[in-house]
Amino acid sequence: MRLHRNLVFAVVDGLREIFNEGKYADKVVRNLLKRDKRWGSRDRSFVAETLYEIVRWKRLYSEIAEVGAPYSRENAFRLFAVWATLRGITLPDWKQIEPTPTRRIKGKFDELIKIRKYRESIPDWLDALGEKELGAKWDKEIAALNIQAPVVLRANTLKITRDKLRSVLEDQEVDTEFIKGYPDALQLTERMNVFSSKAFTDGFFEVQDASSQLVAQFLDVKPGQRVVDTCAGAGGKSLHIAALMENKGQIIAMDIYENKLKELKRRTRRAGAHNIETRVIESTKDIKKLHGKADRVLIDAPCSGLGVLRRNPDAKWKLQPEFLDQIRETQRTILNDYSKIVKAGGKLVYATCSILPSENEQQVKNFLASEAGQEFNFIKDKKVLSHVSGYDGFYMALLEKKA
Ligand SMILES: C[S@@+](CC[C@H](N)C(=O)[O-])C[C@H]1O[C@@H](n2cnc3c(N)ncnc32)[C@H](O)[C@@H]1O
Repeated sequence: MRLHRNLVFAVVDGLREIFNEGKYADKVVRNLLKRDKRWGSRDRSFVAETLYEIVRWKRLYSEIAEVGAPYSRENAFRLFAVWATLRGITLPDWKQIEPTPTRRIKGKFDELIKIRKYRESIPDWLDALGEKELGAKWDKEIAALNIQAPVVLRANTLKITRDKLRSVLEDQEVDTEFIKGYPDALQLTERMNVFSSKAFTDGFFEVQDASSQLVAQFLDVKPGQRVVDTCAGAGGKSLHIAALMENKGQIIAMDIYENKLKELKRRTRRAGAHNIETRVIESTKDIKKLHGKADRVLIDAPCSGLGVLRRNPDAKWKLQPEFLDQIRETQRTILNDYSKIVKAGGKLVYATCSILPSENEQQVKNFLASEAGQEFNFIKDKKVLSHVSGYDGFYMALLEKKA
């Protein structure tokens, strides 16, 4: 592989923005890709993928390169040199890249990978927490969460069947395959930017991980029902629910952030979903008004996001133990307050994209033991671990309100 100076410089600049300024990796990548209009799709994927890889392996590479925060340009080039060397890529003799002893890099790598926190490139506290909560499964799970996620699409059945979508995409030179057990899912056989495809602008699909596609199904919605998606965000699940309800009935999509709901609105137009109404949660009144009114309630709760580390590797460096304590408290409050929206005989799904039992099973158990929870029966739950499914880590529990 020949390294191009302007692409490598973009990666180095991006690393410094993420590591030194705390910017989100996805935003940094989006901006970097605007830097040079002449870049083709290969150049763009080099920048995006290399940046994500170095962010993912920050701790391991920093140990090998013996560099730390704040990352000077020189240090960021050293991280890049480690990345390239470990991939067997010959380093160019640019003045920014110091002569790098390949043998030393490989030797240090072999030594460090014997220790999990370096091998998996995670902070000490996270390694301890994962082991405490998942026991022996943590080893395999964190390894799976370090593998680049495949791109999975959800066919928007309001507009097209999955079979038809596959052939439409094939005509647009996007190859996909079905995923057994996920009725609306198609997986790209090769990574590419599908957002620029005509099929996307036509609203034929959404990009949505296979595990995330299980949540709306778990809610067991029927056309004509009233469904409240209480933490709707930009609407990944709301749109799926609309498709499962065949556009019949009512979906109230709520969130505390108006900008996310605006994005949801844009997506509903593209998807041709006509039964989604958005409502910003400004006070407890907005929730009280809905008490006892919904057939189905989805709580896709804010969480640590540890199940989706594959697509957000910078979360490893942004997450803090104190945030986890706060988010568990938010989850507890949300379950208590929003469960009251379910009507007698109706159903509730509590879901997270976390793999930690303290955000999942334990929250549901505590809720069922609480006063509000006494009104519910537990029906079933599903724990999706990434090393078992090959997709994101997720949790979902289905509860039914006593009639
Ligand atoms: C896991 S994300 C939702 C993802 C979304 N359902 C989807 O499928 O694309 C959790 C959402 O909860 C929202 N949130 C955080 N605190 C909340 C609260 N107290 N009440 C309602 N929503 C909240 C966040 O803004 C975020 O959009």
